[in-house]
Amino acid sequence: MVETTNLLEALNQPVGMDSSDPPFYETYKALFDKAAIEESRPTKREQVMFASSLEECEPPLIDLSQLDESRDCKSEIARASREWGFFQVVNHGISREILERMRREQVKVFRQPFEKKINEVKFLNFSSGSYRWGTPAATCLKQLSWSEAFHVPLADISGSDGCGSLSSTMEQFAGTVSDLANKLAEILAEDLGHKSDYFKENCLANTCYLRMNRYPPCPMFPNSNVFGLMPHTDSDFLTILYQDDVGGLQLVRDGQWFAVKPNPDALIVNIGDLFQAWSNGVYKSVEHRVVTNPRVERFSSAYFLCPFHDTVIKSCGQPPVYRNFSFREYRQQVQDDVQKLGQKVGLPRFLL
Ligand SMILES: C=C1C[C@]23C[C@@]1(O)CC[C@H]2[C@@]12CC[C@H](O)[C@@](C)(C(=O)O1)[C@H]2[C@@H]3C(=O)O
Ligand SMILES: O=C(O)CCC(=O)C(=O)O
Ligand SMILES: [Fe+2]
Repeated sequence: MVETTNLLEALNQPVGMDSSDPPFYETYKALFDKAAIEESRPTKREQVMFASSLEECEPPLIDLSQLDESRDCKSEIARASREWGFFQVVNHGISREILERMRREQVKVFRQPFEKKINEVKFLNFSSGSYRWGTPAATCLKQLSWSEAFHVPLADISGSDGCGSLSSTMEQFAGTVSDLANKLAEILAEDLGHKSDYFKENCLANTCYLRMNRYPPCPMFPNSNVFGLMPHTDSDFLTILYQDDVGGLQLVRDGQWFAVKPNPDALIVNIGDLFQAWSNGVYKSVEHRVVTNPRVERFSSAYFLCPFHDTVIKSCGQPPVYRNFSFREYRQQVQDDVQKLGQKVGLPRFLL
């Protein structure tokens, strides 16, 4: 029999939401009300721009089984990073078993009641602030991300001695993905004529981050201006993304938004801000976003290849486009901007 309190709670939830969902609507009600008054309904053009019915694209698909023998494969990686800022990899060496285990553990942790997730970070020994949802500093609806995430510094889980199946699965997943990330970064450095061990020396397993994303269905506002994850670039060297088959990721190409067609066999790789700065603008950190789905929840996990906080990012071309900055300084600037403006400014802050 259903307990009366649970039933009452269920009746108070907006349609389509369950007790594991963060209270988006209640928390951001002022933004929804403001949008209703100021912006009224999104125009037809805006609906097309935001909706998941955009034209689809397939970033270059690169088969890594030839990586060690083939120069072509390396050139394809460099070309995609210059022209798209995005590519997909198959035969990447991350076993299906690890990917599936990672997804199972991720689903399990997000399925817990919201109140429990707020406290879960303590049980898991993750830094406070690792569990994030919505956009606390959003000033308008367009800055709201209708998603929740565990954004975890890998230093928090390294040597977790298998304490808890989530931590040990994350550690295994990160361990294999980090080899791939470092290999891709070295290939990109080599293509620019740098034969250094820069990434091996500056990006260690525990300087990187793992972000588990969950996008709850957003039934109340179909075709609204609400994103699953607002438009952004990543603040790292490169990102490796493992997504499910729901779709929703979109990227900018030639000034237009395109929906990325999910490929169940591929991982998605995208260039981040640090690589754009390091390569002096050769490799592109491209804006991307996730749109909401009215009915289906979506999961993704992103591995961010990051250096030590003290590592200084120097543009390797002449004349340099960006001033030198440490990763610490970059993160701090992003955080300050998100806090003050509700959104990230990113690399334009560091232009010379
Ligand atoms: C509100 C925000 C948090 C975020 C920067 C942003 O303006 C939009 C996206 C978020 C994101 C996603 C990728 C990375 O995890 C991140 C560090 C980044 O560069 O953009 C986060 C930012 C964050 O969590 O601070
Ligand atoms: O979920 C996705 O497809 C993208 C996630 C993303 O962009 C991020 O975590 O930075
Ligand atoms: Fe991203």
